[in-house]
Amino acid sequence: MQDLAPILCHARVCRILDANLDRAREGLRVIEEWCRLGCEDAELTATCKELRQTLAGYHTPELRSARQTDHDPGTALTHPQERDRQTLQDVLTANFARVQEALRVIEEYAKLTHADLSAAAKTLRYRVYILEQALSPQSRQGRLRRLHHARLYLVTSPSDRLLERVEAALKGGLRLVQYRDKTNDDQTRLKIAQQLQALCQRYGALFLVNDRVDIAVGANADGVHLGQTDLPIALARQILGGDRLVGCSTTNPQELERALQEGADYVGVGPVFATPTKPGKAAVGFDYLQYARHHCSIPQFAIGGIDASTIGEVIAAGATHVAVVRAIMDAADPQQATQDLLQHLHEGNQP
Ligand SMILES: Cc1ncc(COP(=O)(O)OP(=O)(O)O)c(N)n1
Ligand SMILES: Cc1ncsc1CCOP(=O)(O)O
Ligand SMILES: [Mg+2]
Repeated sequence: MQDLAPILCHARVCRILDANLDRAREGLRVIEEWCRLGCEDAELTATCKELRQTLAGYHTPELRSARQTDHDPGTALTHPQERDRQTLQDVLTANFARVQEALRVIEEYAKLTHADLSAAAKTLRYRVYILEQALSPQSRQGRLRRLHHARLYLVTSPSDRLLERVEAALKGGLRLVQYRDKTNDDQTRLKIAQQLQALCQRYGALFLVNDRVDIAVGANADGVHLGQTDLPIALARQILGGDRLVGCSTTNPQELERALQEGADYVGVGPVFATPTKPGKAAVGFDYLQYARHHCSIPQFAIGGIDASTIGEVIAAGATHVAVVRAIMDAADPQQATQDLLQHLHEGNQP
């Protein structure tokens, strides 16, 4: 058992720790690039960076000097799965697995020689699980993140070319769609909702259903948008499951307060301007828009009469997120209209 002589063991454990610190940091770097340049999410990017830097702090000269790449029989071994990355999700999944495995190895071996590193690896491993959840598009956190980033919200109106128009908007960069249909029968609604869900999924866009929790469930939607006389938010959440989104329309501070207390994930704020899409509904104007801006931290979508000619003043009044019906559904070129609205929102929300 000469191999297990304490002095040799120490050097070999250091070598294992060195290799796995590298592995974990490399995997985190791959994930960080996606957070930064793919998702443009400053918070997740900062988390990856901090995790990497924490690991770097433990990667001491003692561990680095244990490296013996020349004698590592593993460098020549590659697994076919390492080359087989079909989707972006494959890349992320593989790298999360890599980081988590490496941290587990560190946790186990460092118990023998570097107890503080072992404890840190355990904590970091849990933080990496949380990061993975946040990045998973179907998790609650993932959906909330996508909602926050989707500054433009298309609320559909009936159209013979509904799917075509929505697809054009998705091509223009839209990432949030609500199916609003007050006229069709339920079987037709369900069929359309399922088609829209599949379409949105292809473009990585969130898909919500207006008013109807049952149709949202049947179409596997990302959530539902509720008005003041629809089902309570908590019941909708219970029916849909906790990972789905629930939005709520508000027209005044009292409705906003109740929506926040009941746990809405976002609010609609409007109609900002009177609109033929919702005849007879009085405009709330900019005062309530500004009130909402200062009294709530969940996304607020200004809605009602917003198009390329009015979006500037709505943004100037403080709106960061905007919902439209006619500006896209009735546009001669829905893709271009979407691009123009997004451009306004992008320019208006520069830090
Ligand atoms: C994003 C968004 N905001 C507000 C509404 C309006 O909802 P509601 O008051 O329930 O009216 P209807 O749309 O159901 O006529 C919305 N749909 N979306
Ligand atoms: C559904 C809804 N809720 C408040 S205003 C509105 C309609 C907005 O439609 P448009 O964008 O065509 O003015
Ligand atoms: Mg409604």
